[in-house]
Amino acid sequence: MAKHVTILVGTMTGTAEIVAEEIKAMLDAETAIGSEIHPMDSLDAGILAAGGDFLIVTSTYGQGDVPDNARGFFEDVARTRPDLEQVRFAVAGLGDSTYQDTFNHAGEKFEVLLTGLGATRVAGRLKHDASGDTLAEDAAVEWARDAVASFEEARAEAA
Ligand SMILES: Cc1cc2nc3c(=O)[nH]c(=O)nc-3n(C[C@H](O)[C@H](O)[C@H](O)COP(=O)(O)O)c2cc1C
Repeated sequence: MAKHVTILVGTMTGTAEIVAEEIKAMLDAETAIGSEIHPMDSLDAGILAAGGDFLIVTSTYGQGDVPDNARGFFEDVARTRPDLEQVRFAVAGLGDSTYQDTFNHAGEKFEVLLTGLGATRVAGRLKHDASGDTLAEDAAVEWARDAVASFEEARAEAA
């Protein structure tokens, strides 16, 4: 099976986009895994319904909400409820622990939505803290190395 990862980006001020680009650069440099980045702005549920391996990179805003550019996509998946049995995914969440009650909630919302539709979560969620001492892109690249290895294992088990 071809090795390919689709990276979906939910962002308000661009950090998640930088994170996605750094993950892609790492995959290009260190692995044979092809990847493409899609900002969530114009996506609908069809991209997930087709199946495959996905990294979801999303920040959290408002009262623990998904970013504005992710809202239409999130709502379309929730409304149309596609069968995601053929989807494997992992979520890199960006947040800030000063928002104690809603820290990284958008990433959790994506996990709950996708697993509820039958998708397989292959790795634990990254919960980056903008008030911590690591850059989001550094933490996410390290996390992504393990996450893509988990895709490999899940593929091998399914074969
Ligand atoms: C107005 C505003 C609201 C935010 N609300 C939350 C929140 O509820 N929970 C959280 O964990 N982080 C929250 N954050 C922090 C962002 O998610 C964090 O800074 C993230 O790295 C931004 O990524 P982005 O540039 O990709 O949007 C908020 C930030 C701003 C500016």
